[in-house]
Amino acid sequence: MSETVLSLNDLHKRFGALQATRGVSLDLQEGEIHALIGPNGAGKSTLIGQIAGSLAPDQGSVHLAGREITRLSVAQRARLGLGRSFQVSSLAEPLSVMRNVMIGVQALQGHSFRFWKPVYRDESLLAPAREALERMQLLHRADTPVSELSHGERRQVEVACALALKPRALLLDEPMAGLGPEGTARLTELLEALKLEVPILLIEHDMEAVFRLADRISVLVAGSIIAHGDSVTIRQDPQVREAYLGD
Ligand SMILES: Nc1ncnc2c1ncn2[C@@H]1O[C@H](COP(=O)(O)OP(=O)(O)OP(=O)(O)O)[C@@H](O)[C@H]1O
Repeated sequence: MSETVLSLNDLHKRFGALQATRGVSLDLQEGEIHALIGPNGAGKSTLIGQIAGSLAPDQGSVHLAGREITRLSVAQRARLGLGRSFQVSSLAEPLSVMRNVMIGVQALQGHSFRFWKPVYRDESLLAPAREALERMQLLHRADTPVSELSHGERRQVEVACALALKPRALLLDEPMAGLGPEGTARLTELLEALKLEVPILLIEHDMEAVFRLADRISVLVAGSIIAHGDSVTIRQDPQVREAYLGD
């Protein structure tokens, strides 16, 4: 039986009269990709906010590696091993790939001012950054400014930034957005290998990528999970086809 790394239990969030998430429960197990899909306005971003810590749930709880994190800040959750990438890129364009990943590590280690040691030679920052870039097969681009990267390579750097913090679980918010077929195929391959080291909760609109990558899929509609299962089950579920796939 696989170990549960992240679990959401009965999460509710209301904005005025609108119930954005209602009683959402799901878990993420070691070694898997669990995809969360749903039409626009289903509540995916609201749920991500509650997992990552930027939104406090009205009710319910979030556990990471057996520890309750429901009331912890974004930074505390990151330090406990919740890694994430964002819908909108947060990379520093003029800086090198390596420097971008190192900045993330530095922020997490909580010592942004090291006057006595040049950052670019600090092994405690360099080593995890190098390792993360290697895992995303981008070490050969370490010295390249982010501004010179392809869209797909930027996505790989973003995942590397999250990986360098040695997360227990990874939350990826639409990593395939804006990628062409080549970039999508490459990232799909990388994530397939990565899940064996870090389980991934994947929020993604690209259904082909979801059906290929996900071990399990949860479908969120109007704030509730309406279906849950593997790709075959979800593709065939009449409720999902009607609500989400427009069939
Ligand atoms: N801060 C807020 N205040 C009021 N309503 C909000 C707020 N954030 C989200 N909502 C509403 O909650 C509902 C769920 O929104 P959410 O952004 O979580 O959906 P989503 O599934 O991420 O959609 P998309 O795929 O379009 O990003 C929507 O009706 C949205 O308008």
